[in-house]
Amino acid sequence: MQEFLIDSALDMHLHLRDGDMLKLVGPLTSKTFSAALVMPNLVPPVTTKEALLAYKERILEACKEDEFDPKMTLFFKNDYSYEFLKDVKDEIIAIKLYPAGITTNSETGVASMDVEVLRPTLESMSKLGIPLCIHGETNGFVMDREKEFMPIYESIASSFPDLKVIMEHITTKDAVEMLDKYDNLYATVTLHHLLITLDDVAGGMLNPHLFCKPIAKRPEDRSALLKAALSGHSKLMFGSDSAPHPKHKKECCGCAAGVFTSPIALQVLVELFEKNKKLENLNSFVSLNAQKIYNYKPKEKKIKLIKKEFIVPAEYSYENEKVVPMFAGESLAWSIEG
Ligand SMILES: NC(=O)N[C@@H](CC(=O)O)C(=O)O
Ligand SMILES: [Zn+2]
Ligand SMILES: [Zn+2]
Repeated sequence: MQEFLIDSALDMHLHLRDGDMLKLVGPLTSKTFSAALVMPNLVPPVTTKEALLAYKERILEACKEDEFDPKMTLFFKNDYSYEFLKDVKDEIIAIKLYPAGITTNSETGVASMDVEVLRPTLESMSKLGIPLCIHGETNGFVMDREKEFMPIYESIASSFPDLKVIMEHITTKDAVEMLDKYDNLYATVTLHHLLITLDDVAGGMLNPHLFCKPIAKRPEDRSALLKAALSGHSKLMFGSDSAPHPKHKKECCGCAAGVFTSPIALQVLVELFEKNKKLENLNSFVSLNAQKIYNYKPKEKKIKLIKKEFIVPAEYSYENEKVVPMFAGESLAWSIEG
């Protein structure tokens, strides 16, 4: 295979940030992706209609060279009223729930994951048909945080059978197995979690550019994720979780969590699916599954990938912002035409 067409690629978990960082990374997604689900963990987080619409405008301005549809999300709060959610419903694709303090910019997330505490907002979302995306980690031992969160996914999915619940950036075999237990449970998986284990992060020289939440897990977890993605599992969507942090906040003591993958994601996915002889399932993974789950029809945008070397830039920059992508300085087998 020398070329491959991706039809309306969707990134269902993306951090676009704001200011100069948005101007830097926005076009690196909008060039190739048709649409993306934009995470609300700005500082302060996106919790009002005004903030949401203003942020969307800034994204469209940063990406104005391309046809691109930013699908917006709100940061989950326990005190959103039904009226507020009804009013904002048509402007959002989902609401994102963060347990307080569990990841980057989640300090104002929920203090308790008790279903009874979350019930009022979840009931409104369920009635209004607003999907719920969750960063599912406890504050337990770092390798066990996602596994320990499984009973919480179960209690939300079973208490609200009409609510679509998306387990974001899953990293474990346990989460893959959970997908088939509840009709209303779905997941995103990142590119990096299909490729790396904890060994790549900390098994040799520490690699801060691969440090993210949830941390990459064991080989058997990666195998389970890869198997599900390659099979085109209909409840699993691609969500890059491309999470840019300034270079000086990654290459330092107290490194920020997040892997920046937007500019290399499609090239590496094609290579991965080709290598495993599963190219026929790639369009399901990067577009069709999400279209069905979110009931969303993107504008058509065909991207041609060709088997031609692409040397990944050592860094991308705009004004004073610098960000280092995954595979910086390395050679990839596939590139994007044009
Ligand atoms: N994944 C990460 O390690 N970081 C994300 C937040 C998140 O998705 O949890 C970020 O915003 O930097
Ligand atoms: Zn997260
Ligand atoms: Zn994220």
